[in-house]
Amino acid sequence: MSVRVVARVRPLLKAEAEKDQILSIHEGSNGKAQIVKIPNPKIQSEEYSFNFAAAYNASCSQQELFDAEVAPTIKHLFQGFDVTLFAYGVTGSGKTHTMRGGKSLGDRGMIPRMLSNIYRKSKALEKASNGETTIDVTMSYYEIYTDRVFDLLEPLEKRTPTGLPIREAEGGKTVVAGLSEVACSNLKDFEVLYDKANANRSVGSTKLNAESSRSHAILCVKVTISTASETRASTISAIDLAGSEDNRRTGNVKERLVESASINKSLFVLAQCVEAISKKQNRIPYRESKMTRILSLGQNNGLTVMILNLPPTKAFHLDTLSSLNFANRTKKIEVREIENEPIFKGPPRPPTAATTNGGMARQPLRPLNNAANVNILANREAKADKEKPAKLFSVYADKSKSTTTTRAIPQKSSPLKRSAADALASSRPAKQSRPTPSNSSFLRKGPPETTTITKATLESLVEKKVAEILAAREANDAPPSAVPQQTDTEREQAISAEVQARLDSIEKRLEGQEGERAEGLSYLFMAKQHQARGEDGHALKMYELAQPFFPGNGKLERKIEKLRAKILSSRRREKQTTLEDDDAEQSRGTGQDDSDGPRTKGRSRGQRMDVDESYQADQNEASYHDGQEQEIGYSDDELPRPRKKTSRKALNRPKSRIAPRTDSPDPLVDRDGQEADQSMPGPTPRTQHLIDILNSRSVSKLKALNGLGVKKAEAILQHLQEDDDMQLANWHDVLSLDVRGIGKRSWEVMREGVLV
Ligand SMILES: Nc1ncnc2c1ncn2[C@@H]1O[C@H](COP(=O)(O)OP(=O)(O)OP(=O)(O)O)[C@@H](O)[C@H]1O
Repeated sequence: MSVRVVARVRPLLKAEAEKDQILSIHEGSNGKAQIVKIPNPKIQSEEYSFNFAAAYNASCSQQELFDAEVAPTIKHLFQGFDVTLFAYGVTGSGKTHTMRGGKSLGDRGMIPRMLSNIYRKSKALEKASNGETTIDVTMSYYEIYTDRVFDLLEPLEKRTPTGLPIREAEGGKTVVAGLSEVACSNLKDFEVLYDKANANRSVGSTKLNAESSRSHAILCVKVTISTASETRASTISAIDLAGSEDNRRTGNVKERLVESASINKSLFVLAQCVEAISKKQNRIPYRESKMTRILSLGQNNGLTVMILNLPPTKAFHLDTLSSLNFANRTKKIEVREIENEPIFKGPPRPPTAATTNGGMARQPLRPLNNAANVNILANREAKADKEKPAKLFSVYADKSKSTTTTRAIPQKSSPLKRSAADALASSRPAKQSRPTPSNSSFLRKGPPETTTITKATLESLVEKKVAEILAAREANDAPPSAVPQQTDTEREQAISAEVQARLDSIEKRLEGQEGERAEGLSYLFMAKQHQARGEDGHALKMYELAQPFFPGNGKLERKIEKLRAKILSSRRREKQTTLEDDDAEQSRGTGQDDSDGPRTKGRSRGQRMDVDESYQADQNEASYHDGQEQEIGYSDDELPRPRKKTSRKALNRPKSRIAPRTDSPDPLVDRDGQEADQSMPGPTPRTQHLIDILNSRSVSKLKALNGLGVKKAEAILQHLQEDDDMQLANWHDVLSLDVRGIGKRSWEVMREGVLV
């Protein structure tokens, strides 16, 4: 089934006026509120309509929303399905209000209501079973802040600069390694824990939201139902995404801008994933952001509900249109409704795909066209052509053809499963049973008569196994069902170790490719951000850094050329203006009228920045804002500052002398009070020395830097070691290093202390 997308319009805030409202909710053909209408920003008389599973207007209470959208999913959670519930929308649209809500009873959001419902259901079930069934509830809660994962249940001091790693686990699920999981047996305990954890969440104030979430917060509640014969666990994940931000309006600077870049990047990747899935593209860029890896939209099994939060006023017109477009694509994503397999107590069951592959669980790289029917299709194909098994995936190098056959075996009846009557009564389509794996492992398929394993055999075994694992992942199926003869255990173990080593290396290689592309994309993203702020020099640098990751990309080459030409002509104009200023200066010296001198300079720079052609040229590229980029021109505080009006005193100084700066600790570097720019000559000796130390990655040299304690030195080192090949070239590169707790001032202090 597809992702259920529902829209919720928030009420007007105090500072918002009724006359500025632009959204309206309308009934669909079934008589239910489903349609959101919004005027065309260019032609007000025209309206766009977006149809969703449901649409809620500003008067919708938390209780109404919960009853309609969340309560039904909890029923499925208890039937063994995983559930993902997430709030999406621009900053200030009401995501946190929807998910967490306020403190009063009526204001409580979906999360506390969800827990309250889970505990109530658990108690009722336990009671009805006369103690035969026990239900445990555990939770984990973490945030993704600047693309790093932090445990919200741990105190802030325990955080490491790089955060927790994420891994792919059994069943293709993405998990956070080392995350704490806390048992929580009643609502009261939960509320204490949840409030405490929320105090750890990164929140900050922007012009658009006084309490803006600076991270994506993910709460996972695991419900484990145990009877005498089996145990089944399923998880509901409630995700409060950070909102996309238009930094022309947030007033963000410094740290907020870094956060914002990371938020926007992850949402941009999410939009790219959704676009790729909806266009049925081969490659879905999940891995390019931690948030998309964790959310795994379209890859996760179970039920997914997205609440699209919408601010009602025209101040958010383009953002809202962009969110509506995004949601419109999201609703087309198919997710597999597969219930989690119970763990049977008693005699051991045959191993599953996940247990036979040494824990290696790679996510499938291509979404299914119609995931719900995948097993049926696979069976049909397998029947029609026994030689040609169903291939349900596509990876970089699937040379060998898998001999996997898929077989859907009816599940054992279980007291934990819903009855057929339940399934019929459900508003959702009947579940798809997870096929039970056969009792064979592929290792046993090797020719029994061969005792020595050649390299070629090993290669082919590895390839076959990779193909099988991926097929199993994709179709949620098990390895081959043919039962080969027993082979020698020692030989199996030997192969197993070697095979596993090869698998690991293949996995690493694939990860490497993804990682590189991600790095390239992040340069592109930063380039766009610089360009949007009119910082063409930095933008060019970032595009150039991105270029090696996209060899032969004509569009990128043209963009770089265009930007170079623009900067060149800009410099020429500047030079021209300087000459004119010099003339004016000379005139002043000779008593001529000087009134236009410095002002002309300031104006000409301002005009240049307002019209950023290359930024306009970007509009056709996939963007999380869809069309928001149509608007150009940025608030003055985001534009590079126009040159300070030069004082008469300074003008009279001999030209060769560099005026001492009052606003920078290092007069050698930031010669005109601005951040080092591309137009500047190479780094100064001090900057170069600092760069050399950083490039050396020597911990002792780093520790010796001015103002740097052991912890910070290690944080820098860790950051640098993430990309061992990266060599910093200039001051801008140093400032671009995203090391927690180290801002521009810290770098300047380090530079000041360098002895040359
Ligand atoms: N349904 C609602 N009823 C009443 N107030 C609401 C509602 N939705 C949002 N608000 C109010 O709107 C403001 C912004 O909401 P909220 O902080 O939830 O936005 P957000 O989308 O989470 O923003 P960000 O992405 O910046 O964290 C808050 O003051 C919140 O109380």
